[in-house]
Amino acid sequence: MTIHIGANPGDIAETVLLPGDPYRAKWAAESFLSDVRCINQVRGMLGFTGTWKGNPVTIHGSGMGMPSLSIYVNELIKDFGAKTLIRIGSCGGMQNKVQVRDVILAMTATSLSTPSRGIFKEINFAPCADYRLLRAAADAAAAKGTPTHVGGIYSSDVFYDERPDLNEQMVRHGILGVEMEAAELYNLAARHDCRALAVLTVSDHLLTGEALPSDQREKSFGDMVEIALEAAFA
Ligand SMILES: O=P(O)(O)O[C@H]1O[C@H](CO)[C@@H](O)[C@H]1O
Ligand SMILES: O=c1cc[nH]c(=O)[nH]1
Repeated sequence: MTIHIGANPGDIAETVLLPGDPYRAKWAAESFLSDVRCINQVRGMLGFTGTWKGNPVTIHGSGMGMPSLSIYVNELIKDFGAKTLIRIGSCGGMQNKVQVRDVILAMTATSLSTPSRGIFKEINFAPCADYRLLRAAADAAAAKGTPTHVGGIYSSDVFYDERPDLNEQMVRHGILGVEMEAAELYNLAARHDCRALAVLTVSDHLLTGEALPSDQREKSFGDMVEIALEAAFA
């Protein structure tokens, strides 16, 4: 057990899917895994372990924002031996070609800052996805016929952004969407020799103002869960 994860040794699989929303973790585990058991409830941050096609998988909430994700990913890697970590998140679309409900595979994650800024100091580290996971996820998405975009995303520290000029620069440089966790997930995976990927579903659109309701963000993004599972075990 750790301070934030009340699981026993062996309760957590080497492959962990990480939605920000703990209730998306519950829905995804109950919808896509077999033999599911709840392995964490500390602070309401739910985690579940089960199997997918015979392979052990944990689906654990990360909370919103990079400081929260950093706590869970540090403990999952250092205390529970997680090796493959795939974020299954929602994001805001930033390009006209990206539609609500499309999937984005985050090849890189730009940020203004991350919790790793203190150790990188003057280094502008380039957080990127694991290539094998990324390629397998793109193949899985193509096989399913899910409209999917592969490219750079923006990991922001704020949901309610008061700097429209930042978004303008992201759009201008081809960034596909905005979310709040992937850059630090990629930093931590690089530091600890793990594999990471962010598979995102577009829940909002910054250019059109479209926005899906919270129940759909919790319970309807099944394609990204299946793409993440296919990629993890390809
Ligand atoms: O839906 P999740 O996975 O939480 O991801 C996105 O949604 C939250 C904001 O509503 C942030 O965590 C952002 O990254
Ligand atoms: O961070 C996020 C997540 C979903 N939608 C957004 O616009 N931003």
